Amino acid sequence: MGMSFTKMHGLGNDFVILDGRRTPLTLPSTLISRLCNRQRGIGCDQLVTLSPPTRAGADVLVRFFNPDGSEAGACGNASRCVAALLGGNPTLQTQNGLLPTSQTDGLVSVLMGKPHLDWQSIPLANACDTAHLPLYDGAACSMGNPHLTLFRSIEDAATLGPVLETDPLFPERANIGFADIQSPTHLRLRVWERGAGLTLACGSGACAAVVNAARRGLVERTCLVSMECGSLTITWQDDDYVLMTGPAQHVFTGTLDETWLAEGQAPAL
Ligand SMILES: N[C@H](CCC[C@H](N)C(=O)O)C(=O)O
Repeated sequence: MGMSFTKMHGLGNDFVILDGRRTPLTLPSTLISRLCNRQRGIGCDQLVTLSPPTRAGADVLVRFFNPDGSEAGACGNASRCVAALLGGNPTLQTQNGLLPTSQTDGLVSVLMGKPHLDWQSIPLANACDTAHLPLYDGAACSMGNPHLTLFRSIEDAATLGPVLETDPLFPERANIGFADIQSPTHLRLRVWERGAGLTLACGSGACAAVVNAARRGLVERTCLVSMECGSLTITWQDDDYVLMTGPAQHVFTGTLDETWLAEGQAPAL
């Protein structure tokens, strides 16, 4: 019996979820890339693994991996999908801390933790004002993963995103968000994601965009973030926690073929 998986998406940002809570998963980065591959694997923007929690108060330990095999400390759309998959109001254990979740009338809310605004925690390669970086006057913060938000046309994401993702200012690379302010309570966003490229939506990117725009006085602390397939409501609360609310969709469950799984093993010597 092959390994089973669940396919879900949040606003078109799609995920393969492997449940390792009963049987531990061993995931070499080559297998991660193969699972994410849209022609030769299942296909997704991020691979998500579930494991038994190791911290009191958590219901599940969740890890996020990009198609290039790199691990992300946060993934907002996937966090909503995991909450919807588990049902109830699970608390997720992630690299950005314990994330409480709740669900009401088809929408999922995740308390995404506090943003990290100081240069060392993003991280940046050197000290600078993270509200006004010397990169197209963007603003940077971390939601458990590094985000640069540029306030310019979302059409620039495909061309400028890949250049900035690997800028030396970001020792761990960065997700590059392009935010077009529509009003004090609404912005449009397109994200070139670290290790994944252009995606239809980015939850942690939406959180970072609202935090970065609000700290510059461009939007209020509750803001609608519109992306290709729909919107998220983001609130940067007065207690500094960021609340994200939006949809999560289960698509299908499946089983990986044993021979496909074996294909990726290191060649026998
Ligand atoms: N799609 C995810 C973000 C993935 C971030 C990943 N690309 C990284 O390396 O940080 C989201 O909804 O927040």
